[in-house]
Amino acid sequence: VLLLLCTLHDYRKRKGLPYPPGPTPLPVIGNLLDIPTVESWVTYTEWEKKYGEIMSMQVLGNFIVVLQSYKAMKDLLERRGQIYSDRPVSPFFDMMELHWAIPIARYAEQWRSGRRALDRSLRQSAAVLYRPIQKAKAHAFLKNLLARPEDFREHLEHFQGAMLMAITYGYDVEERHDVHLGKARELSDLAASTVLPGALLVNDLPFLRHLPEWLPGMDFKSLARHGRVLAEEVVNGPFNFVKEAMEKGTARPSLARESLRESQDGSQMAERDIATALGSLYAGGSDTTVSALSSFFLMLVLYPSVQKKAQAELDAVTGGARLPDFDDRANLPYVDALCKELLRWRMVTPLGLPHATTEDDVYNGLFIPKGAIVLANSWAILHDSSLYPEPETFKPERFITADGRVKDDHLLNVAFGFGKRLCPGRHIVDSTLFIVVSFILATFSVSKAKDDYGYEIPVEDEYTGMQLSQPVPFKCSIVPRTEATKGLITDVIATE
Ligand code: HEM
Repeated sequence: VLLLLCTLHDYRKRKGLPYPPGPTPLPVIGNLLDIPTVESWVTYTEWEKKYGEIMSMQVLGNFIVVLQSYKAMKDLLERRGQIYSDRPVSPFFDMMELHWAIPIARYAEQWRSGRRALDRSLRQSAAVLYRPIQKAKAHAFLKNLLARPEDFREHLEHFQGAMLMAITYGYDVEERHDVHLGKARELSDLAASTVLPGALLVNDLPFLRHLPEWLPGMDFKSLARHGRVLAEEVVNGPFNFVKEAMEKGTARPSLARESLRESQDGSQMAERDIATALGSLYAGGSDTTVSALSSFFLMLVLYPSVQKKAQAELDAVTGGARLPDFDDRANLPYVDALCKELLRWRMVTPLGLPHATTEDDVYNGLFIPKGAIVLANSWAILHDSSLYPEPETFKPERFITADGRVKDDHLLNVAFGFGKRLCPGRHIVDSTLFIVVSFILATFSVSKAKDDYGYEIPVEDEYTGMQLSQPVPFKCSIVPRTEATKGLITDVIATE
């Protein structure tokens, strides 16, 4: 009887309209067993043939919608952005009081004001101001790579963290064990490891948070307390460093300094909102960029001909006598196209970040309930063989026109999400990829590593991750191209 009443109530709520099609749910657990756990975006793309451009699933009380066509993504996430820009609720993040963190914040006033601040600080014209910092940090990265090439992934993480800290707070991190960077890393790891489905029972059974801590299985409560303290340190530590430096008159140009000055000049932004918006940048910008740059190393190993072609283009511009610069970009169409192909080939976030609806909606006669989790399968767009022939092959040429210019492909923006939640860091990403990629190509040669007997160690084109996809760790050989390019790394460069 209860089941019948629920079904009737549900039918009335959606006025008899069907939900988007999808695999048949089982009682109680719904589609839990249908959800793919590896490269789900590939399975969803296959399901498109069966269910069409919009499909749905139900898992433990969550209603999940997967958008498979560019049109549906634009129609819903952009044109109806007013009701498709929320984020799913995470009980554990609630316990950590992370409501201020922009990537996971609900669609409410605090997100709006923080987001306005980030859009202003990270707009294309402002991103240009931080190029000297990007160059200096990329150069320090080359030096680390020269000293310990086998730890390239660790150097990438350090580079990205150091660059974000310098741009955001004008703060130079220590080479090892930096206190602020260490805490930002710890918070990011804690959030990433607890957000995954099944990682914490409290996310699926939220009532658990109200049970006493002495019961078995309640460890998440002390973890949430630790996370809360850590988050405050991540927000306030480097921000207070800037405030003190401003009082002493020693603050370097940074997003924090400029935002604080604007707020002192009468902008409506409260100091706490500035601090929390900026405190969100490491979480949004570190692992994402590191994943894209790790894919670059993988690509260099798998496609030696691309590496050679890009190096030849660079040498023709710099004469091999200096490091490339941002101003060279217009004369480096192949390198430029290579950076675009990097974002397409092995996507960092193939399903973006989940959006959520704040109202019931109807699209093409299908009912989408309030609170639905909405995923945009961007991978399906950028790996559509009718748009990108041989989509699994790395081909920068696909972004070059017949007369040798770089194509402006608006579809590539799907790599950065949609609508009001579109990634605010995309301009910084654009310049970071260009400078790091061209610095590495100019100075190093990357190939398969050899074992003790001189045999090449095979490298698999394999990726891990549910939301953020990154290459499975692999070994490669990274050596300076020549004595002269080694000199370019050890020389001091002018960054201003
Ligand atoms: C290759 C690098 C990157 C990729 C592929 C990427 C991609 C994305 C995607 C797909 C989203 C979700 C958009 C949506 O919900 O529709 C996002 C959000 C976000 N990204 Fe990025 N991102 C990258 C780097 C960065 C960097 C460097 C920063 C900071 C400087 C950054 C800051 C953020 C923030 C704060 C959000 C949350 C926006 C919001 O919820 O309003 N990202 N990014």
